[in-house]
Amino acid sequence: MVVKLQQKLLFKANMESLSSGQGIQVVRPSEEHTFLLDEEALQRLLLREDVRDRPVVLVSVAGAYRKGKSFLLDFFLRYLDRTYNNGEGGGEWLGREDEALKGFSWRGGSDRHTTGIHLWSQPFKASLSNGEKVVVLLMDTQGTFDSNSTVKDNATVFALSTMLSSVQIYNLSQNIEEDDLQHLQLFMEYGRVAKDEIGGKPFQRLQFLVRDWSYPYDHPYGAVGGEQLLKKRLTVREGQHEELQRVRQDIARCFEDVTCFLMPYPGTKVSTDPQFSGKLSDIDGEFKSCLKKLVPMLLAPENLVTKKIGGQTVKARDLLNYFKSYVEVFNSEELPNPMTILQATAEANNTSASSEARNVYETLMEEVCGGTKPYLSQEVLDDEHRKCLNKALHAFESKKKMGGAEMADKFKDLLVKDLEELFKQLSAHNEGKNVHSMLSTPLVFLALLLVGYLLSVLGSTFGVQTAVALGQAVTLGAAGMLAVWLYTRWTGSGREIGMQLDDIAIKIKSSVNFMMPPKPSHLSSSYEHSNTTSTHTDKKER
Ligand SMILES: Nc1nc2c(ncn2[C@@H]2O[C@H](COP(=O)(O)OP(=O)(O)OP(=O)(O)O)[C@@H](O)[C@H]2O)c(=O)[nH]1
Ligand SMILES: [Mg+2]
Repeated sequence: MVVKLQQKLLFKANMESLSSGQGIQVVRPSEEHTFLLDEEALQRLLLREDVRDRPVVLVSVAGAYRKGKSFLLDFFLRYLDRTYNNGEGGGEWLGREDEALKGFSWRGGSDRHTTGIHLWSQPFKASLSNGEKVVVLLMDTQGTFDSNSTVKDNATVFALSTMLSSVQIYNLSQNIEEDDLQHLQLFMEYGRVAKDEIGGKPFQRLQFLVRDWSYPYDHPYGAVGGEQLLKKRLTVREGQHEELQRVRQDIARCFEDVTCFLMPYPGTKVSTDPQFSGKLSDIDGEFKSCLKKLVPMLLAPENLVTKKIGGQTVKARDLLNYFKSYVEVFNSEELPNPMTILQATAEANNTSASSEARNVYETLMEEVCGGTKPYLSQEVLDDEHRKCLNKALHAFESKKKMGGAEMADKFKDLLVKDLEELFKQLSAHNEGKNVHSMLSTPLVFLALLLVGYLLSVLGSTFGVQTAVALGQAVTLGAAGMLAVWLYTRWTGSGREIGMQLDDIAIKIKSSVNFMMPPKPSHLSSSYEHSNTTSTHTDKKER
């Protein structure tokens, strides 16, 4: 009794935590039939500190519009939330009988609903059976073949979601038909090119999902019947048209794993009742029992499939680069040819290697001269920079990259430029911590104040009124400038005035240096050796 109550409470908590997430439209179709990427939203999701370095498991659902894709994903959300947010696998994840189905927005009716590409705003942190920590993301896509979309729109959404996901669920209605296979054509061509250029299978898992399967007497519901149907549909037969043969061969060659699952009809309430809210009590039992089998087959820890591109695991932060490159390439041409897509993939791959190397550099330099670290002499800093730069370049070079040596060299040059630029900023920041340079201006004004005071004392001792007046003027002037300088530094306002006062102090100092007799050379060199900090400051001021 108590356990049941606890489970009920837990499930309520699950639903509440689920309702705090939402589908974010990361790719939006425009009126001109191009696609806009919401980079900021993607960054918020993929660059989160707790997920950005985790390999990605991206499960996408794609296919024709109005076929229950978003609806299905909301059951995936229930499973993920139950399994990974609350550490409670199995059992009751399907939910309460009277609970409305929430998550990715879905609805009845004949007009299309989802547009563009949506990702669930909460990443699910999971561990694979081998202990590897990954992040699971869910992707909902615009249905194809609605009356508002062009052929290019459909192909773009389909290709984007297939190339970015590690598991593509191809949601079909009633059967696997010949044109369903033909729609795989565009990225199959890309897959073929990628396979030839890079080797290995370019995509991971393709899951055919046949909804409203009405011939269980031919092939039973579930994975076994699905396997039988798939075998039938994907067999290459003699006498088949060459194009039909080719797409079948390509599917087998390009995906590491191709499976199929047959789902029963969910009942008239689900398919025809406009008041249907997704309550389990309104869904046929057979459909629910198939859901209980299908969802863990895709999302249980032992079945998660991580995303790989060019043979390398894609981390959340890398995925951002692939999103950017792919959306750009699909916007740039009528329908990009496979070589162009491959080029974009290679560029995103090199960009990821560069940002990883930049990360190495930033982390190492943070240890050396980060915000809380004390001032370092420029020589030591230069030396550390060289060491960290070498380590970063090593990190870049040791990553297997696509696109050949020429592209890698281009990205390496850009990386070096970027890190040199970053080093300039770090140097300036380090210089700001130098007490000597920080105190230089007030010391000059204090010295001036003292000189003025001495002058007025001497003037009054010897009765020279001009000297008294001059001394007092200098004292007052220096005190005023010192007070204003302190005010600007203390409050952070009037920065321009503060900088002008710094300039005046430098000018006073250099004119005093100019009037001083030069130091004997042996003295100055021993001074330089004994105090590198001052050497640098002097050098700069000169
Ligand atoms: N016949 C049938 N209807 C379903 C099934 N699953 C969900 N539905 C219903 O299909 C309708 C559309 O569901 P959505 O999830 O919005 O469909 P979608 O594929 O995301 O549609 P778009 O966003 O327009 O592409 C809803 O009324 C659901 O109740 C199913 O397996 N079979
Ligand atoms: Mg939808």
